[in-house]
Amino acid sequence: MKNLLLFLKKLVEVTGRKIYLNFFLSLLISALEGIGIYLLVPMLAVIGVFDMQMDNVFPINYIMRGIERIPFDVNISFILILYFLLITGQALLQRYQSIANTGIQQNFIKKLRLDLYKSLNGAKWEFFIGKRKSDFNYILTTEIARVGSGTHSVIQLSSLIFFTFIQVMLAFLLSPLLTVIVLVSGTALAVYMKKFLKSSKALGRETTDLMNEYFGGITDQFNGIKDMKSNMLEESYLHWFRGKSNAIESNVMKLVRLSSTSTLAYRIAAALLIVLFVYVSLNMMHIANEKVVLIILIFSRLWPKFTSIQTNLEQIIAMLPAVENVLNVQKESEKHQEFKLSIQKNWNKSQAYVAAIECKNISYRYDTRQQIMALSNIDICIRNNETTAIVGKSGAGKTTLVDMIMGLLKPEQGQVRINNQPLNDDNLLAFRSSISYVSQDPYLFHTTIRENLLMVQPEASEAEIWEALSFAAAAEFVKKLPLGLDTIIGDRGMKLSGGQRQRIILARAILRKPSILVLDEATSALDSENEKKIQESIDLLKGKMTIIIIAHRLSTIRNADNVIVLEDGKVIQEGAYHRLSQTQGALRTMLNTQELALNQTLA
Ligand SMILES: Nc1ncnc2c1ncn2[C@@H]1O[C@H](COP(=O)(O)OP(=O)(O)OP(=O)(O)O)[C@@H](O)[C@H]1O
Repeated sequence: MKNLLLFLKKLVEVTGRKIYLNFFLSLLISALEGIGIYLLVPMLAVIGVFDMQMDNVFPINYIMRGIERIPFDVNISFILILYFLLITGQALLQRYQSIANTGIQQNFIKKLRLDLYKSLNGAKWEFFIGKRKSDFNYILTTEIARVGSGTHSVIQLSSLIFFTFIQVMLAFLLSPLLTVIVLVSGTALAVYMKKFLKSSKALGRETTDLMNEYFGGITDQFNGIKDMKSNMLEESYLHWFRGKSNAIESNVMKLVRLSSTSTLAYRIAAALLIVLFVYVSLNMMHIANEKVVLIILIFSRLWPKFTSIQTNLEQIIAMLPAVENVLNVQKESEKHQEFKLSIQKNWNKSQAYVAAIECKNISYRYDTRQQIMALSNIDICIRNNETTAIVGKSGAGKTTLVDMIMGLLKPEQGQVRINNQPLNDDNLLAFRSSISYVSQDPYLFHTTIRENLLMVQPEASEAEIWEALSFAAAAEFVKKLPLGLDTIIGDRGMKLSGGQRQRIILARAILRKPSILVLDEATSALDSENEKKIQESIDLLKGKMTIIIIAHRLSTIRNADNVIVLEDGKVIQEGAYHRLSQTQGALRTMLNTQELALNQTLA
């Protein structure tokens, strides 16, 4: 109920005047339809189907008195023309309304989608850690679409309610007692049908869970398609897929069965009621034939609308879990916004100059309910235009430390300081604008090499692009591609080798002309020839920008001004490479192990 109210509030907020205009149109269309039905009576009377005894029935008495003043041959044509104009007018209004309704629905969904995307887009990295990315795809596509069709049902429902209200009023003018009987029967039926709404809600929740699992599963499968092929997992994937498809089919069938059963119940009740109604009116209450005809006309049109009200209610209730899902994700991501909007618009570029980055007694846990520390009491300083290497075993905390330095993670204890100021909302954007980061798991888009590069620096010239490619030892292989820079590199750069991908990513990082370059295992996929080339390029940058390198291959950090050795989230050694490599300690041990491994491979 709370979610329904939130949803309605948002709908009214977003659509504003348009929704009220829509309500007014619904009222007008319903009134026109009611008058159309009332006009049938004089039409039938003029034709002589029955004698009119409606002198005391408002508004027919007025309509009849007006008609009586017109000579007979004008009478029937006049009524027919009026009837035609009324129905045509109503049809035109209905056409306008159905286009306006779609406009309202689409506008609302667009706003919902945009708001959700914006808040996800602006959420902190920490918000995404541990979350399944396909859940966001699912919410932004399927769940939003479900909310869209639910919005349609809400608009329909409002029209239906207006229609019902007007028609009930018209029937009430003709026979208050019969109308009350029908309304009481209708209410009794609605109470009985409540259980259908409950089942709709449960089935709606089942749809959300099922579709979420389906979406997440197929995303994982297609991301890992190579693993599937090479490990012959086709059959087990197919088994999973078949299971989910069966469950989706059964969920849809249950929903359809439910709504068709409730429609059936309404139809049977309607037939029963009309039979009883005619019997009671004619034999027990002795109501005039023409009145009975009119009331039957009204109720036979009204009853299908009761069915539609029930169907729409079921659809709205079944879509509520989708609304809940969308609103929850939006609320959660809004709580984790990285910057306030004002800051995002007004950050000061002049703060982008970074002289020194310090970590003061930093500690961090990914899961605050657990004792395991990813970083403990880190005290380090990264000096301007120096090359700092961060080394350590897998899981030592290297990436976590770099994420902390870049302000992607916030320390649980301690402080990151930039130019002697705490890293906070005021300077974070300026600081980030000075960084280029090449991650362990870099991302390339399914487009051309040129577009992938220009994404970070749209105004870069052709010469600057080639300069960046040469720096990353990528110019040669790009030139050899038949379409050169305009080659489409496939999903995540799939048409390139791992090493080629890394070189394009490195070129992209350089093209941004950063003052801080962060390389997280950036050359791990390269052969020694290309690694040497890139190493030489990086060496040329030495002293011109601040470089932070995470590397497992220690040969790549030989020229580092400062080496930080991490173990279990703690700094166990720190100093210039030349000093640490020649004294006993963690780095020397790591070097010995790597040299031994290399010698064994060569032997
Ligand atoms: N998203 C996460 N959620 C929970 N724990 C995490 C997460 N990411 C990393 N960790 C944990 O934090 C610790 C440090 O991980 P981190 O990725 O910083 O290590 P690393 O030195 O960069 O490792 P590698 O060289 O293998 O990349 C590890 O114990 C890891 O299991």
